[in-house]
Amino acid sequence: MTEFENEFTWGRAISQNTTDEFHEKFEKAVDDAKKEFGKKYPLIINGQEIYSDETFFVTSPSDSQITIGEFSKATISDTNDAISSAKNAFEIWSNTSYLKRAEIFRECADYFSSRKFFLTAIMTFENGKNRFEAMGDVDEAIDFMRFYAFQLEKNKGFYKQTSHPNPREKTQTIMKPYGVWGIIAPFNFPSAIAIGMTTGALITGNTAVLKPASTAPLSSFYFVNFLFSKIPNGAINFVTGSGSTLGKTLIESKDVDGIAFTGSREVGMQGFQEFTKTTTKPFISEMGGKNPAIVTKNADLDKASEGVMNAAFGFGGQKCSACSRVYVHNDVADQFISKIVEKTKKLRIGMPWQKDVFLGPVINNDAKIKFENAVNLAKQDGEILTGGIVLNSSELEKGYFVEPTIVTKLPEDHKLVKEELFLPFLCIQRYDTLDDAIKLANQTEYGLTAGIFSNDEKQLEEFFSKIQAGVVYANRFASATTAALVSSQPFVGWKNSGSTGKGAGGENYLQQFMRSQTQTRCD
Ligand SMILES: NC(=O)c1ccc[n+]([C@@H]2O[C@H](COP(=O)([O-])OP(=O)(O)OC[C@H]3O[C@@H](n4cnc5c(N)ncnc54)[C@H](O)[C@@H]3O)[C@@H](O)[C@H]2O)c1
Ligand SMILES: N[C@@H](CCC=O)C(=O)O
Repeated sequence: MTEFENEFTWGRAISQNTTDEFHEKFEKAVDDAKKEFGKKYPLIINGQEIYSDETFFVTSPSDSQITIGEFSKATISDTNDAISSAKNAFEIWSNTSYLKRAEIFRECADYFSSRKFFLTAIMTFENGKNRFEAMGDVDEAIDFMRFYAFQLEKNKGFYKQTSHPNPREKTQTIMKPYGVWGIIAPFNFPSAIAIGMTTGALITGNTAVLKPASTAPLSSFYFVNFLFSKIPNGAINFVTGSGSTLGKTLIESKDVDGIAFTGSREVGMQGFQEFTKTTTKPFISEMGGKNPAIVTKNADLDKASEGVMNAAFGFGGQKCSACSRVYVHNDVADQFISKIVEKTKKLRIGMPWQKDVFLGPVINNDAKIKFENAVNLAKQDGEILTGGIVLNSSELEKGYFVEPTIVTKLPEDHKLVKEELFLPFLCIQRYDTLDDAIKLANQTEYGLTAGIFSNDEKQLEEFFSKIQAGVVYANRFASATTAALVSSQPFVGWKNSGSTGKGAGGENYLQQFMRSQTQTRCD
């Protein structure tokens, strides 16, 4: 059995002193990526590439004149064909040995690994991640494929002999796939999350229809394009187009046996309710966050300001794990504020494929408008400490660039403190006792990630014992609340952040795509 190891490309480049090589490979990959732009991409249904007459263009959020690709617009009928194909392929694929399935996904992971700089370069243009964040996304997809292959083998295909006190009863349990899964993916991790969910469904013997986000479908196209000829026709299908049409068709289909959804709370909850209205079929729903960090008076304020800034503004706050609220002890609040504001003002904003750029654009015009509205509300009800501007200099005017923004003095029940914005927008609130801070941190419908900065072990214990979130960190200056690693830090949301309590990239993830059968043979 092949042991699991994280890809961890940038981390290894640092530890092996090969960062120059990393950058050289990336620069070359940008040239290769540019050659791909503007091509036309098909749907993939029943092992066939289908080019629709109706198409839509995906442009870069950094520059609307860069066309990433022209994608086929699937109809409801195409989506139903994809579901039927997946249904027909189920018998043959579910009877393929688990060892073979694991081998195919390892092969796919190796292929991704060999092309990771190209895939990273594509993503910097496609959804606006900087090169480090984009490499992290591609690495995570590779990790998911290898980790799930490892889990499948370690658990012997989820088969287990059990014992019975009556020697005449020979017993065993086996986990079996459900059938057809609809996979509905978000724009912000177009490689990791789309591929992670789809791998979860397929490697366990289910078949799938993948619908990526319309703003970032290319990363997952490369995955399906590699995979579809290696598995039975129809086992994986790829449909692009409107979420409310195709996603809805998947959710409403009687032939879909499970849904893996990652996206907003609004769409996730609606889908969950619709899908489980009259049946007990599984709906795995990973949703949003309003993630807090707590800075105590015992914190190292340099580390705290660095960690909160990275968590709030990495990929423009467009991570479900982004830190959007920070509770700072009154005694150190002024110092903390001055440090984080100073650091934030120095962040380099620009084209995300450029070497020193920290912050690229937000994903689209809707996000830019949402930013403007949030800024207006913040001006009205609080105080903006830095940021608040849409950037439209001549270099940036063709994209959706906004300043990382820090706001304070908002009432605790203000919508900017309560609602997920998914923008580079951080609210700083003050507190007097740690107990109060933890209560405030927990006063949210979400429970995804959280962080604390303190050099007092007792305070850390109190935080870990009381905080209501699935992924929690202490003193993490690389990022207070984001950047979980597959296997080490299974990614799981509590409350309205997730429906299952099981973490992606953890030991309990794959079992959700199967149901257990207990078998007894009597002498
Ligand atoms: N918990 C997690 O692990 C996690 C990870 C990444 C992102 N997210 C969340 O995802 C959101 C951002 O992603 P997004 O903007 O792409 O989310 P979104 O909810 O707008 O879209 C997610 C997917 O649902 C599709 N969709 C839209 N309307 C639909 C409908 N009516 N029926 C079915 N499908 C529909 C979209 O096309 C897309 O593919 C944030 O809320 C973020 O917190 C959560
Ligand atoms: N798993 C990612 C977040 C995914 C959501 O957007 C992290 O840990 O930062």
